[in-house]
Amino acid sequence: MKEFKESMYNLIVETSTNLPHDVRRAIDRAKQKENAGTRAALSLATITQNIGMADDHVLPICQDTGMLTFEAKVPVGADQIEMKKQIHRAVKQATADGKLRPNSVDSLTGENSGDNVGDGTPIIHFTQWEKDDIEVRLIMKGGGCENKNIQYSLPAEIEGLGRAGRDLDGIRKCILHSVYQAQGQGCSAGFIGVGIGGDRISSYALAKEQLFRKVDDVNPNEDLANLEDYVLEKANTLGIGTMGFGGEATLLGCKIGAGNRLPASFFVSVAYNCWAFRRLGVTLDAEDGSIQSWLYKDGDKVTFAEEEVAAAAEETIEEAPREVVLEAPITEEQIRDLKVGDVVVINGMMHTGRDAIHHHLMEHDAPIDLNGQVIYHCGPVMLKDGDGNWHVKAAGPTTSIREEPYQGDIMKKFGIRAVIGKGGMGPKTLKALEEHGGVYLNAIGGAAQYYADCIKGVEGVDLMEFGIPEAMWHLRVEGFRAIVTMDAHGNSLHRDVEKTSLERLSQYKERVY
Ligand SMILES: O=C(O)C[C@H](O)C(=O)O
Ligand code: SF4
Repeated sequence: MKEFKESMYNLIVETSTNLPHDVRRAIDRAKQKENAGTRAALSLATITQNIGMADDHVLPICQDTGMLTFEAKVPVGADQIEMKKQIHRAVKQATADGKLRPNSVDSLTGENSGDNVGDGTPIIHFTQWEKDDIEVRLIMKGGGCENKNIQYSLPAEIEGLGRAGRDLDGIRKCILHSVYQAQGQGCSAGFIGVGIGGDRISSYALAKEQLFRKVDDVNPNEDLANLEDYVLEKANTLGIGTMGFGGEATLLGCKIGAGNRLPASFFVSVAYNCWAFRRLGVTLDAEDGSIQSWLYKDGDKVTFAEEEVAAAAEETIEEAPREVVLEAPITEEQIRDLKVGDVVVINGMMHTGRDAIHHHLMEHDAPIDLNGQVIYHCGPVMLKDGDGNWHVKAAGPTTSIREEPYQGDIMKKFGIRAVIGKGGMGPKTLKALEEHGGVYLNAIGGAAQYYADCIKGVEGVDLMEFGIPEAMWHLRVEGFRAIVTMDAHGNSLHRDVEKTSLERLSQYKERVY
């Protein structure tokens, strides 16, 4: 097994940086459907450009390299203890090389293990099979989409859809609702795996297992195959669209599995995966652990060209959004001039701040003067060179709604004028933006290479005790583009899309099965 560690390292790097062929084709199909020049088309162009950049530079597609979950099938007699050790070594090396973000955090102390190995991470499952070779599949599912997983216990009353009973029609309602409730927060357009039955745990496990199916396979169960087609078609009429901006592409794949249940329980569990659907697999020689073949690499590979965004922007003939260039410190007047739909191009400084920083700033002073400044909800992948200088390896936005309890207060307390994130924020922040003169800017979730490219320098870091993703990084940027989705006049694109998508969801109230 002398090659096993190297094979696992290659599997990790490839999964983090090179999106599978079936996923690429699904994204490409969605792109064909969006009307040129719309916000949705431009966002998808950013996503596809990012996919190309990650592939070319062998760097993470998204900065959140997720919960690493290895599913290994091994012949009888394979040394699972040794394989686990080698997987841990490969994970540590990939982290040190900037292919993975340190993502393993002690739940009680908040301490980041720094190398992705810790209590319960990575997840490794072994199953024995009768074949002679080894198969290892890996999925890297990010935290933002994981937070949008949902479990229903039937019968239930479903928002917008009414009573859902213990039958196929009740299941249909749960699945449609799961897509609605994710909105853009899990970086739509997404993929869902659904598990019907089991207990609470095995139902979720079955849902996650469905994500290992190929996007273009056909369910052998006819009822479930029909339901998959139905959900895929109807979910794409909800108008949630890329990043929840509205548009045609909301769901890219739906895979449903069923297992037996207890008479008293009826669970429907949904595992939501963002467009950055990173899962690959390899078959290995059981003697030396070398790679024999790759899974999910068959069929056409759509390679997205690097100049996607510029080309898509040129197609914007009508209703081109207004572009406003801003550089901190930003005045209240500049902010009050902005409206939902404007594109802001930021030059100069911005400062990262996510969960730990927001919590911290409620009770403490800021490490720097934040008056007129821009906060970026981002936990980047960073690497230090031999001279002690930090470099950004991936830096897309994180889900902003988690900061909802703090954001408004913190903007007022420190005079912050703009926050950048993804997925939008709620009524408390919207009110604060209006009172204080602030703006919420939406960047494209998962586009970690696209934004890393705009970062021209790392001018320092504070609060490193929170770990790399949670520290406050001071970044100098050039041409960082984001869309105003919540302004200082009480407007919120997120609120509007949520309302219209709920109305559209309600069309599917009547029994179908
Ligand atoms: O942790 C992150 O960087 C992002 C996260 O996956 C999210 O979608 O919010
Ligand atoms: S930021 Fe978006 S693309 Fe990245 S892991 Fe989170 S949900 Fe997925």
